[in-house]
Amino acid sequence: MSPVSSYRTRVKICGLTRAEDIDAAVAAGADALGFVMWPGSPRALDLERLAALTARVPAFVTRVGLFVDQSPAFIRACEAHLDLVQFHGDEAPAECCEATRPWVKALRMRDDIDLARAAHDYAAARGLLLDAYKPGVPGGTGETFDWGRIPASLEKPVILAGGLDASNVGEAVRMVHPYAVDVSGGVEQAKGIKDPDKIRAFVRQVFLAQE
Ligand SMILES: O=C(O)c1ccccc1NCC(=O)[C@H](O)[C@H](O)COP(=O)(O)O
Repeated sequence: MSPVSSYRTRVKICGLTRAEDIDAAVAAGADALGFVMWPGSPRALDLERLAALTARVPAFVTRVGLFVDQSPAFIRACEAHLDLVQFHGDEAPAECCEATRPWVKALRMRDDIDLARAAHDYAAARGLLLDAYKPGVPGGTGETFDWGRIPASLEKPVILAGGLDASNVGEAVRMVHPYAVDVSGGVEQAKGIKDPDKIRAFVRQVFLAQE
């Protein structure tokens, strides 16, 4: 059973690259903001940009840095501007434990994934982010996966990701009752450029699904 038994589903908006998009996400009620630090992404930031963007995030909104199999030294440099680290590659549990911030582990939903085993292996994770599996693409795929594959009881808070948008997130929340939902492409006009109306609509659907 999840260690968190009764809660409001949180919202993380991922892949922010612009100050105005941060402001729109905060105004809409986002609980967490994701900053992609992997240079292979069209949403990637460098350290200087991360520092500038995170400086405008108000208290009680979680700043999440996203990494894909990157060096501990680079992650360490970024951590000064972060509240939480999201490991989105093939990092082993021991590598994740090198973080000096709390961390979550993203798991791509391959056919053969054993989520109970992963929850055990990544025992120190503060949550497991479940994302669609697309060969060669570590994340931000814009694709959903079969939510029925998520066990009702998992020993970690579930952060549901992959192809969510305002049209399907309500159903996802009612079906999975995740600890949090995570969206990137579903609230964008173009890669890395968020749409304030889509952000508002997304957050609203999450709230409505829990009334
Ligand atoms: O967003 C990216 O470009 C990205 C690149 C490499 C690894 C992860 C990436 N994003 C991770 C996220 O947290 C996304 O929000 C998540 O994969 C869902 O994306 P989407 O399907 O577009 O909502």
